[in-house]
Amino acid sequence: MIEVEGLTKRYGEKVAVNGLTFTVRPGIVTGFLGPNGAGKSTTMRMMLGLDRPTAGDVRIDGRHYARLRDPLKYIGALLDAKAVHGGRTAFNHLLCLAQSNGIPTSRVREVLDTVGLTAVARQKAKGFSLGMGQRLGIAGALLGDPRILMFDEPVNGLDPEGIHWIRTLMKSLAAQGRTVFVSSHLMSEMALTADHLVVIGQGRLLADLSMPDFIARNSRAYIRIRTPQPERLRDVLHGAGVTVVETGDGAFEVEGGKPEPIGELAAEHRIVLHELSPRQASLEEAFMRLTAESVEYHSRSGPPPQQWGDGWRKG
Ligand SMILES: Nc1ncnc2c1ncn2[C@@H]1O[C@H](COP(=O)(O)OP(=O)(O)OP(=O)(O)O)[C@@H](O)[C@H]1O
Repeated sequence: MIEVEGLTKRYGEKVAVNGLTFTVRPGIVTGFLGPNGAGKSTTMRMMLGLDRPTAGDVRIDGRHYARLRDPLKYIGALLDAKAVHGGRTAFNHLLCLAQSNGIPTSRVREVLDTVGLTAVARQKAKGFSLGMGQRLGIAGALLGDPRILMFDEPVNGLDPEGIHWIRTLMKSLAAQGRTVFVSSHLMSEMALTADHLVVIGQGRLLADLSMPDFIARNSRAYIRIRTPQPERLRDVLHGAGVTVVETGDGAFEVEGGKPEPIGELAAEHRIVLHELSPRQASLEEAFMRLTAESVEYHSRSGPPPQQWGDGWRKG
C-alpha cells in the first residue's frame, strides 16, 4: 500500500504538487492520470525518495522509503526507461542492481525471461529499441519481486503489441495481490487497464474513484442534432421544455432522453433535420472536461488560421 498525505512540492514560485492525499491499494491497478505538467512524475519521484517533499508525507507499507532495507524488495519502479548505462549489457545492468540489493543472480535470469529479453541479454542496452528499453526497465522494477510496483508512462512510444504486453503484465501483477500504480496522460489507455483512478491537475487532486464510478458519472448520454433551421428548432424544443446546448460547430446537444420525441416535434413543425443521433461521451472527453481548468499548455482548437501554409503559393 502507498499512503500519500498532504504531499506538496514547490520549485521556487512553482507549486508542482499541491496538498495531495490518497491511498494506493493492493490487488488492483490504480491509474494516475493528469494532463502534461500536472505533477505525476514529481509525485512518483517523492514516493521513491528521489525528491524531498516541501510538505506532507509518503509511506510505503507504513514506512518512509528511506527507512526501507533493500528497497527494491518492497517497491519496484519504472520512471525513465532511458536511465540505463548504455555500455552495459541487459544482463549486467540487472546484475548490478541485484547485487546492490542482495538479490540472487538467478532472479536476473527469471526477470529477463518474464520480459522476453533472454535472447538479447548479452547485448548492450544502447542498441535497444524503445520497446526493448522499456522491457529492460520493467525487468529492473520486477527484480526484487516487490509487493508494490510503480510505472511512469510505461506505454509511451510503444507499438500495439508492446502496449498489449504491458497492459496484461500490470493486470496479472495486480491479480497476484500486488499494488500497481501507473501514470498516464491518456484516459483511453487507463480505461483498458485501471480498476481505480487518481486524477490530478496542476498538482491538485481532482478525482479519486473506481473506474466503474468514473464511467457511471462521466459517460454522459446525449442527443446530437443538426438542422438548417436552428432558431426555429431551438424555439420549438424550448417550448416543449427541452434544454438545448449549442456545441459551437453549428449543432445542438440535448442531455439524456430519446431521439424519437425530438424527431416527431421537428416533423410536426416541418423543421428539416440533417442529424439526430444518440451519443455517449467517451471517457477521454470526460477526462478532458474534468481537467480542462487545469491544463497548463492549451492548444488552439479548430483548424489553423487561413494564412498558415499560404507562403509556398507566393514563392
Ligand atoms: N526540477 C524542476 N524544477 C522546476 N520545475 C519543475 C521541476 N520538475 C517539474 N517541474 C514543474 O512541475 C510541474 C509538474 O511536472 P511533472 O513532470 O511532475 O508533471 P507530469 O504530470 O509528470 O507531466 P508529463 O505528463 O508532461 O510528464 C511542471 O509544471 C514542471 O514544469
